[in-house]
Amino acid sequence: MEKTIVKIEKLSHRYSTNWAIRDINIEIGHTGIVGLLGSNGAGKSTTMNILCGALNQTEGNVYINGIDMKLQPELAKKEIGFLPQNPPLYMDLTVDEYLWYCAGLRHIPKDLKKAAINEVKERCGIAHFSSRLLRNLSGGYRQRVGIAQAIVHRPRLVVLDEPTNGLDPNQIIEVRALIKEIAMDRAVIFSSHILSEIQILCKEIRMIENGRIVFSDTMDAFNNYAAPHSMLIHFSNPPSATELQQVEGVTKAEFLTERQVRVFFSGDQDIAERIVTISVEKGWRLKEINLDKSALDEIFKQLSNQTAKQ
Ligand SMILES: Nc1ncnc2c1ncn2[C@@H]1O[C@H](COP(=O)(O)OP(=O)(O)OP(=O)(O)O)[C@@H](O)[C@H]1O
Repeated sequence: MEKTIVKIEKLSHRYSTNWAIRDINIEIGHTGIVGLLGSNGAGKSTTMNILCGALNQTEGNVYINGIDMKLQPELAKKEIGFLPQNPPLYMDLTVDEYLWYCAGLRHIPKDLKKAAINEVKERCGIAHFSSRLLRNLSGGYRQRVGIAQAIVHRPRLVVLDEPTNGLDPNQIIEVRALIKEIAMDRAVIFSSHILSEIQILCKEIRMIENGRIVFSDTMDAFNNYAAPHSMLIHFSNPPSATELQQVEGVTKAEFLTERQVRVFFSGDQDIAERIVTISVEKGWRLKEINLDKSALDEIFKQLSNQTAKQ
């Protein structure tokens, strides 16, 4: 069996004269959720549409379980379930009618259709809405139907383009739980422009900016990279910058006002505890301490600059 379910090689796509994605390389294993993070217009949908055979690339190759999407698109597509950004839901059909239609499109044999549909309805928690028109379902339930159509033929890979967009907080939690459940026995690619969504769900992350992959690693590695490396501290009886720099892990101390100082550090974040303890011992009278947030925009910018220089 192939070690990877998805292999994308040097993928580039141009809409008329503008390159939407350039030289994208991605490999994905057989189970778990991989997050595709990118700001609006970064190239997520273009990549996903090509990956699922809905758009023909200008350059490069896509292999699904070793099958070349360009040479054997029908065979490759059998392995994929796709929920595009705008799900193809027919509002005048009931849940059952719609899933029958989708099962037909996926060439599920007639005698297996009923069982396959019942199974996905159970799995996606929509069995009690079998006879309801799609137009009368809430956004969260419509999204569940969208996910059900994506897994009805038991694909090894499910691609979900911004599936939690436009849902309310409760619906988001429910759809996330469903995605986690379906990723137990298959690979899921999940795209979002919201970092926290990807952090909650994914074990791996591919970050795309201006059409290029700028970060590709585990979620832990990303969190480490994006972790704050500075904090803002307010003392009533401040020490000198030199005294602060003597605290283990502190690399620099910059006073913003007489009593407010930005402290830069490397390594673990227990440094805040160390400063609190030392401050009590030395009578610095610490009033406030806050870790600086790493702004996602800043991380995107840094990573894009690094990639541009390579
Ligand atoms: N059909 C099209 N014709 C021309 N340009 C397009 C087309 N579709 C996308 N683009 C452009 O390609 C670039 C990548 O768009 P894409 O939709 O892939 O990004 P995205 O990361 O999915 O963004 P969003 O989250 O906003 O959908 C953008 O500059 C976009 O304007």
